[in-house]
Amino acid sequence: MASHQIENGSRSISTASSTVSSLESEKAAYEFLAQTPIKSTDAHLVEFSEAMRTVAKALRKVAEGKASAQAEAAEWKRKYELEMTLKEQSKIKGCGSYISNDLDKLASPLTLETSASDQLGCCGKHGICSHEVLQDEVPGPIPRPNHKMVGRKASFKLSWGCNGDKNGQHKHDFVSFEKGDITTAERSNKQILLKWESPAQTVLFITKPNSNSVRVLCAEMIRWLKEHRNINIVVEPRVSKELLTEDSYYNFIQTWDNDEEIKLLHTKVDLIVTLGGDGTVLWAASLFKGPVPPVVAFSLGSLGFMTPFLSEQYRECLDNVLKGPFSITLRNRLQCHVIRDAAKDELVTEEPILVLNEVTIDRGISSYLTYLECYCDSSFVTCVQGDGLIISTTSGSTAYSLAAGGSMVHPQVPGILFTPICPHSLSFRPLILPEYVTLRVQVPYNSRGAAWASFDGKDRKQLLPGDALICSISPWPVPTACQVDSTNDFLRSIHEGLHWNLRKSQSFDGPRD
Ligand SMILES: NC(=O)c1ccc[n+]([C@@H]2O[C@H](COP(=O)([O-])OP(=O)(O)OC[C@H]3O[C@@H](n4cnc5c(N)ncnc54)[C@H](O)[C@@H]3O)[C@@H](O)[C@H]2O)c1
Ligand SMILES: Nc1ncnc2c1ncn2[C@@H]1O[C@H](COP(=O)(O)OP(=O)(O)OP(=O)(O)O)[C@@H](O)[C@H]1O
Repeated sequence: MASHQIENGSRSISTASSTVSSLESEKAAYEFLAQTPIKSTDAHLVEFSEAMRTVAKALRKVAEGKASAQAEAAEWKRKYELEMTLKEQSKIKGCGSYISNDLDKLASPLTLETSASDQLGCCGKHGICSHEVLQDEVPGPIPRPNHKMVGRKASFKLSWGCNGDKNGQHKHDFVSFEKGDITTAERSNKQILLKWESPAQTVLFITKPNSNSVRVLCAEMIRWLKEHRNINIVVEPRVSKELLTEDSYYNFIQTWDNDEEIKLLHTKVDLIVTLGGDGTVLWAASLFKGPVPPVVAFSLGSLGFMTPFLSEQYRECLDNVLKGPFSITLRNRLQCHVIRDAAKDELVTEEPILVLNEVTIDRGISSYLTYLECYCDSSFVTCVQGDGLIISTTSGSTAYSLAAGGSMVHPQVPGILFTPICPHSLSFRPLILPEYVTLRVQVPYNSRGAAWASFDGKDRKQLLPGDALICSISPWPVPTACQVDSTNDFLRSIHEGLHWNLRKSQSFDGPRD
């Protein structure tokens, strides 16, 4: 086992062509040793084989050193590229939300205001406690017949506490070390409550396609929201067409025409309603490459792990949410960058992809083992030799990662899951790493084939030898409304959805101690 691990380690170093030669020399040294049977009496040959072993070890160390330097360089390069891309594409406004220049043009009739409480209370990190208010120059709701999305974004406040009482302030210092005693002063995660500071006015509907029951319910809910709460409704272009074909009553609904308008959605929408299963929640989240408005997910699928609300109770549920306050789960997302070996000297990289469940790197249609080198920050983690690897959020822990033997983790636990898929090793147990790390998965140059990355089960991308995938927690989580609270909802899902630990109780009668 020990020698096998050493071999893994030696392969892990082949991250660049310059390391290939030292790898080959090391391999040649070991091959030579294997081919040269040594009799214990032949002292000369024993000495020679020892020398060869030392040379092989030294070669491996050199290559490992190079690999870690390259990993570090790649990380710096990535940070630099990110900075450049952000600078080029974005204009930072308020607390972390960004709108590109083009989007600014689209939004030109609007003025951006930051409320006083925002300036005082924003943590400046994740954009979710942003209280930016997009307002028309003339304040107030503006019904627009041309279906373009305009409106006033409702402001809200998040509080961390048990019952939404006043003690629930978000503390940034979790550990106190007064007089040299280290004490955990604040837990990082408490139940989070969302309280509207101004009324929510615009609701975006995201619905599962090709479902009659979803179509009927969507039309009914939209009508109800309009007539009872005078809410502005935004729907996907497909749904807009369907509704307008059905009835001209739905003339008031808004939609979008292009990707640029999708990028603006988060500045207009106060609330997202999803009608479908978990896949619809994933789809809704994928539309938002930055901040995500709170999601109210109605269950119209089979499993519904992230869809706690019953569609039959939509009136009561929407009334409660629109009134607030309500509990939310802040679901972390992973931001994934594909770094192409062929483009490593170019400044512009591929757009980052945000996933709510996981990114999977697997063998695709190849029948060979996937061979992946994994680094956590700049430390070597391991080589995956098997069907692949799942890098999952805690929300995704109950999806593919669970099927591959990973632990189920409460969605508010700050971690990243590292779960192998069918590893060809007896000792490869899944890991959970802290949320602040950056993971790098590299297809080594000496890999027999390519690997394939997929994002929340979609958008397959081929990773050729030399390509890498870099993942870290995104600053933009997905806030999902809870039926009761984060923990109650999670436990109910694993009981009802997965029948977790279901067993008949042992009867009272029988042998005793
Ligand atoms: N072997 C597996 O279990 C396997 C294989 C491929 C993909 N998946 C999962 O499917 C997801 C994509 O979902 P989809 O609905 O678009 O595809 P899909 O229609 O193939 O559904 C996959 C199933 O996974 C469930 N699911 C999705 N996210 C979940 C979560 N966070 N917790 C518990 N269950 C969850 C869904 O309810 C659904 O039953 C991927 O992100 C991946 O996690 C699982
Ligand atoms: N608005 C949408 N536009 C395009 N595709 C969508 C949309 N909503 C959901 N999908 C896709 O439709 C598929 C099925 O969706 P979903 O998982 O919500 O329903 P389901 O399969 O019936 O539910 P369950 O998985 O619980 O059985 C998913 O792959 C998802 O990506």
